[in-house]
Amino acid sequence: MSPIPSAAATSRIRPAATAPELLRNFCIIAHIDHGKSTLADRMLQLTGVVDARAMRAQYLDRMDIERERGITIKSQAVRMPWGVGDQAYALNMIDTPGHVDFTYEVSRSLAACEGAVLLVDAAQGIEAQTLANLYLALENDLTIIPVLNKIDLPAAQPEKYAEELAGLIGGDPADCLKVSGKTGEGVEALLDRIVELVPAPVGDADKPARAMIFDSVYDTYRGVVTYVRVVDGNLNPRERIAMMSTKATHELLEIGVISPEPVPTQGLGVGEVGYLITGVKDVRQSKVGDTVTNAGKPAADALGGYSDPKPMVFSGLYPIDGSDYPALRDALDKLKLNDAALNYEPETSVALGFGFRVGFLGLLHLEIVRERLEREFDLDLISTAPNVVYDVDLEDRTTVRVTNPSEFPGGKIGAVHEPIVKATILAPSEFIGAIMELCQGKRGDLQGMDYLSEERVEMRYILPMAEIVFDFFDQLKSRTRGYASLDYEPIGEQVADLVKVDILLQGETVDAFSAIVHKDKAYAYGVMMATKLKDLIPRQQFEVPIQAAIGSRIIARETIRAIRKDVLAKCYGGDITRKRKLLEKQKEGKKRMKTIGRVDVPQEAFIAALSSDAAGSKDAKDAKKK
Ligand SMILES: Nc1nc2c(ncn2[C@@H]2O[C@H](COP(=O)(O)OP(=O)(O)OP(=O)(O)O)[C@@H](O)[C@H]2O)c(=O)[nH]1
Repeated sequence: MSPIPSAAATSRIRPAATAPELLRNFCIIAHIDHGKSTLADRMLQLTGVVDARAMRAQYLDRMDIERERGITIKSQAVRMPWGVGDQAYALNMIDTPGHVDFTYEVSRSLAACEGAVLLVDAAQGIEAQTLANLYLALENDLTIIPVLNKIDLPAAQPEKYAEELAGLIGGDPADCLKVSGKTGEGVEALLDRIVELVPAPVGDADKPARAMIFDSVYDTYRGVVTYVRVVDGNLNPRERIAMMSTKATHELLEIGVISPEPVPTQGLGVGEVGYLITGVKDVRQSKVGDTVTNAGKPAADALGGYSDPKPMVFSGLYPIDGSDYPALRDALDKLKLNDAALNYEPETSVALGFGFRVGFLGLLHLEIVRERLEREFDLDLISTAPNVVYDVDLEDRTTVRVTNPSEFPGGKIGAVHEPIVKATILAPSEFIGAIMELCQGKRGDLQGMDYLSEERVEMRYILPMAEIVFDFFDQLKSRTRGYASLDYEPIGEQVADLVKVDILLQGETVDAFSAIVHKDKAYAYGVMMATKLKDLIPRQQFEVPIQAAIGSRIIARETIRAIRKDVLAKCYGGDITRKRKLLEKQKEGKKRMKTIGRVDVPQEAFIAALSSDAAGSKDAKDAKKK
């Protein structure tokens, strides 16, 4: 173990290089929590880009949420000087997010590099996202540098996992570098290895400029900051540039490199990675994956196509206080400036009032957006249970797309298509049985199983996405004592026997509770919701039936008994006819309320019924008290 040799490192620093042969563009890919951000921190320190005083943990994770949760959401690119022998090089490091929801960010970042450091925790070994990211890197023809991290941990088994890694990517286990992002051990050798192995970028400096946008972020003061990798030609300040997908032109107000804060430069040439500022105010005008060219001398072809990130999971977001609706709309508009993957449309719900149906990349994305709305914009929100997108064939041969279960068409319908994913689960082999049981219960179809080593197994399943988005990951973790890891990618759709279950309160459908579920699970869902609501809704002056129904067929029922108000309490003695009159009136009143179907449901009951976690049951108790 050696301390971080800051003095030694400083002596190796040379001025930034710009010639392509002196550039190395690389990224670090790893399973979540295997230590990418920590390793990036050490590299920043070792190359002298950030000095020890200014250093803070996870330097590149700039969002508060990123720091608190210890995860990377947005990609970051930093230029670092590094000398090998007498030669000065410039290394562009692109830190990428590790979570499945943000895979599209990873693949864009990979396209901007020639090499990838494949980082594996030496105490954990290969995990599901190690594989997923490795395959993405191989698809992009990147040179892979295998590295075992966290060798300072007492539980580290670098030799064992070096074998595993070599088995996976080929080569000699001895070529696997061993580092500790925490102590800095081995990081210097890794930087040397990057210079040695990662190919220099190639491109034609004389051609019209082509630069790929791999990230776009919104900055309150500067507008949109666009991160690019120049492939051909060069981009210079004050010239007009064009976005090739939209043909929109903008003036290049500023161009530069990040090291580690933005440093304006006189331009960016072949192979260089940096940022552009054009004064646009919306990230949608500077789309990730688009190609930037000179407006005056445009390139003929754009770089490899890109696809917009597609929302996979939808949920309704409603302000708890109805008067916050305009504030929620403004907040979503602002977030959208910085998150091109966010989609929303206004919707109204009988139960929850005015709100939005929002599309997300996955559950973590949903959680993060919700948390940012609550925290950065001070809003209190309710979100409805997340659901996936269904395509429903109608009798007239048209197909409707359903993003909100309450809009599921009634009457006679043809096939219902649901999205499916290819899931890869890595776990110690003792958990095979538990994982199979879980996946079968979730309508999974086992595709294959491989042993990575004697005690680690990789299982591949096709699963309906709807079964994954709910509590699959939590259940997987609890059944495998936290040892299993999961990665999944959407691979299309399948026809399934799905039905819409409605929940009726006194004969009226409560839209927020409708769900699309598999036929075999409809009854269980109906009973679960009816029982939950019975506990949550306070007794009324009249009897309230709670029913679960598929179309007009009732599949479950609970009843909230009426409280019989003692209308005679104030009648001391007196004549019986008066009493009778009062009782008659009460009966009529009850009848009227029944026909109007007015049930007093405290909003807290809706919130509690919609949340499936422990906090939900606490809300439930609070709601009942009120
Ligand atoms: N002991 C030890 N702990 C480390 C080392 N590197 C990282 N860690 C710890 O591992 C945890 C995860 O590290 P991060 O750097 O946040 O991991 P990451 O891969 O960037 O995570 P994401 O950004 O969420 O993908 C943190 O608690 C680090 O302190 C190391 O070399 N040794």
